[in-house]
Amino acid sequence: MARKKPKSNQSRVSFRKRHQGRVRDSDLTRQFNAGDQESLADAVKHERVSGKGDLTRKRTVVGVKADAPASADTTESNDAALISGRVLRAHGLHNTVLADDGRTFECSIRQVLKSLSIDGRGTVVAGDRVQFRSESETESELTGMIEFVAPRHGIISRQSRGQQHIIAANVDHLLIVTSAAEPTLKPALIDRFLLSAEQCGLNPVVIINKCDLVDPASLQPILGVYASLGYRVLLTSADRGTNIDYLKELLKGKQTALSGQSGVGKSSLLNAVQPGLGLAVSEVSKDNQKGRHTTTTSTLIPLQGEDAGWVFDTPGIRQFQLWDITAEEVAGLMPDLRPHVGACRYANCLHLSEDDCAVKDAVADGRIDARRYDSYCHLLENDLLI
Ligand SMILES: Nc1nc2c(ncn2[C@@H]2O[C@H](COP(=O)(O)OP(=O)(O)OP(=O)(O)O)[C@@H](O)[C@H]2O)c(=O)[nH]1
Ligand SMILES: [Zn+2]
Repeated sequence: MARKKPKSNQSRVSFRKRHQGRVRDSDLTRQFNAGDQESLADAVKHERVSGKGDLTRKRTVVGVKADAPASADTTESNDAALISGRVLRAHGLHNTVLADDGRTFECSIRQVLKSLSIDGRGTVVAGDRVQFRSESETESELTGMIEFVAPRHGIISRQSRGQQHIIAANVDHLLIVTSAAEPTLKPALIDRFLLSAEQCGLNPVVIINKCDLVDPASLQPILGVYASLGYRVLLTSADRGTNIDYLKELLKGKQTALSGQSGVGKSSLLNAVQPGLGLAVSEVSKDNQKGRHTTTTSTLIPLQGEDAGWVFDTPGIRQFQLWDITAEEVAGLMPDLRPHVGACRYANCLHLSEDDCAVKDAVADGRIDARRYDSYCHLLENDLLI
C-alpha cells in the first residue's frame, strides 16, 4: 500500500500549485510552515529572475536568509514601527500577543493574512512569532494589528476531514510526562507519545516523575532502551524537588508543551518550577473542557523570570495521541524498527506475521527490544487494523 507523503511535502506541493507563476508581495507575507521555506526560496528566486520588485522586505518578513540588497534602509524604516511578539492565545479576531518588551496587546489580523490562509483558520496560533503594528495605547487597553507571521517549526496539529488544524506552533520541546508509580509506569504509552512526537517532528523529552516512590535502579532497563534510541529521559520528583533545576534549565528560553496521563504530576512539576503555574495551566484546561473555547484553542503561558520560557497547555496536547496515522507508517516512525523495514521480503510488510521479515528477525536476535516490538504489535492489532 502506498505510504502517505510526509506533511511537509504535501504542503510544499500545494504551495507550489497555489503560487505557480503568480508570486505577489502579499503572497509572501502569509504565514509559512517550516516545510514551506524551500518553496518560498524558490518563489523569491523566481521573482528575482523575473526582475520584479524589491525583495528585501519580503525576505525579512518570512525569515528566509538571503543577502540583503543595498535598498535595505528603506525597509528598515518601514518596519521600524513594527513590534515583535509571541501569540499567547488566538481566538479568531482576538489574539493576545505578548510583545518582546513585556506589554500585552489585543491584536486583530491584517486581512491579507487571513485571506491567504487555506480556510481562514490557523492564520495565527498560540506560539507564533509575529510582528504587529500598535493601533491604540490607552491606560486600559493596548491594541494592534498583526502584519507578519514568522515561519513555524514544531507544529502540533490535528487533521479533521482532510484539513490540518494547528493547535500550537513553535513547540521547541514536547515533555512526555509519566510516573514511576501511582499510576504505574506504562512504557507502551510512552511509545505512543513518542510516535506522536515523531509524526509531528517534535523534539520529545521523556520525564519519569514520582521517582521517590520506587528504587531508581528498577528504572534502569527502561531508561537504557530510550537512551539507546537517542531520546532524552529525565527522572524527577515534584515532591522532593529532584531534577527540578534541570527541568527549569530545559524550559529556559523555549516554548514547551506537556503531555501525559492524568495524575502523573504535570501540574505538580510546573508548580515546583514556579509556584501557582500548575494551577494556571489546569484552569486553562478546564476552560477548554467546559467548551468555553474550542478544544483546539491553546494558550501559551509565560514563565516568570528573564527568558525563563513559555509553557503550552491544552487538553488536546495533554492527551496528545496519534492522529491520522496508518498501520504502514508506524514502523517508519520508530527509530529502532526503521533501519530494518527495507530488508523485509514484501515491500508492504507490516512486520506482524509475514515471512522473511527483517524486523521480526531483529527482534529474535535482540537487535530490537522485544517490549518495543510488543508496543508496535499492540498498536497495530488493537487500534489501527481493526
Ligand atoms: N510521591 C509523589 N507524588 C506526586 C509527585 N508529583 C505529583 N504527585 C502527586 O500526584 C497527584 C497528581 O498530581 P498532578 O500534578 O495533579 O497530576 P497531573 O498530571 O497534573 O494530573 P491532571 O491535572 O489530572 O492531568 C497529586 O496528588 C500529587 O501530589 C511526586 O513527584 N511524588
Ligand atoms: Zn517486515
